[in-house]
Amino acid sequence: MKPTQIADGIYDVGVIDWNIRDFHGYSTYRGSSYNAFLIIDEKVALIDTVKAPFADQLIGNISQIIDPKKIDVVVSNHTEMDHTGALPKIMALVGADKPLYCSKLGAKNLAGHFPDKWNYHPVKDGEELSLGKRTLSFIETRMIHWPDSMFSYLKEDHILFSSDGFGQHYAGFEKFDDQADSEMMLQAKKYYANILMLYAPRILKLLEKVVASGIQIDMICPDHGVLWRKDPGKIIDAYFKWSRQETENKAVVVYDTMWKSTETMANAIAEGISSTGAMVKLIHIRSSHRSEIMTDVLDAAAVIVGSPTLNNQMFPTVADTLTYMKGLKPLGRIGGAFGSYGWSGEAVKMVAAELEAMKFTMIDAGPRLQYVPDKAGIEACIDYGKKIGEAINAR
Ligand SMILES: Cc1cc2nc3c(=O)[nH]c(=O)nc-3n(C[C@H](O)[C@H](O)[C@H](O)COP(=O)(O)O)c2cc1C
Repeated sequence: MKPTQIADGIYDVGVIDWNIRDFHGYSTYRGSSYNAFLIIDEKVALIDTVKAPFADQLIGNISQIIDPKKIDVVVSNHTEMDHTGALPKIMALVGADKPLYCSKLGAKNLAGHFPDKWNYHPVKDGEELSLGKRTLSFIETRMIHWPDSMFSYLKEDHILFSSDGFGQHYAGFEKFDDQADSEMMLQAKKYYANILMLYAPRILKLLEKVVASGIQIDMICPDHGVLWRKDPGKIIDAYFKWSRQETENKAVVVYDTMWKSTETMANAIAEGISSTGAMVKLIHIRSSHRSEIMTDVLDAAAVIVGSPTLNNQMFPTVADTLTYMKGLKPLGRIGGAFGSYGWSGEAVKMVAAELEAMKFTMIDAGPRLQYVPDKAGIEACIDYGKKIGEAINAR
């Protein structure tokens, strides 16, 4: 692949992974990219690498610009292996004695991944590295989203190399926001919902710190997907909104079902919600990936979850969804539980307990109907939906 020149003397030498669909349990829909950046100055710097199987492609891309042996400095913004898998090959090529810049925890975590004795240069927040005409400044972003994460900011060019921040799983030759279609924003939302939502309070603080510092950002270069050069403010504004957990007048009704009784209830609840003017999205869990569900939860004011009772438990896929959701920490949502049962009917209480544990504001004890819902049962579900819609509209 031909490297993309992103500014004078600065290149994206990363690779496209067109066919990845399952990224540690996240469904990527249309692949991803592992971006890595080469800065040609008096010192030549490489920022981040790629997944191990793509190491030779990375080396081939760098070689189109410069002999990789001429790289003087390697920077690792994040230890996760989609960005460091190629480090052993890269360091062997450039020379294991060359400095490897990373955060303090980066040095610790890289040592926990690779046995190689590299020449680690741990940096503090705000520390700078002169490359000659240009200066890299390091910004600690601990727990966004690993303990070792940091950003690197190229001061003279106003370029922020933001690691996984502002990224999207998006494979394409369109490298910039002005070339990619609207899909990019949706993928950025999905990325935030599934990878970053649990760190929303930290991200908000970081965004506020960056804005307060007054640094100029002309381009944001994440390690996945499209680079933001036309309108970096657009993704920064979106991150502010998502980090404040601002929601739309919208509910998601998420359910699973064996014989469609819980599905009938879900439809009636959605009808009730919709009758109040609030938006509603109905999601059958086994027809959707959990990462798609979370993308909808990100801006939903209400999360209503339905499950039949199976062997005295909630349905296993509902437990999967709730476990995943709980870890991602959506805050301040309206919650509701419902479901059909046969004889013991434990599921609805169990679902409600999980939503309560997430500190959702619960709307009553949700409908729990025996076997196939009758007319009165369906009416009760519509009424429940209306209550949810009214609570959404009252926010
Ligand atoms: C394999 C199996 C196990 C079940 N176990 C229970 C149970 O432990 N307690 C209960 O109340 N109902 C149980 N049921 C009954 C279902 O909850 C009931 O049929 C319900 O209406 C199914 O809702 P659905 O159509 O949304 O799947 C079981 C049903 C099946 C098929």
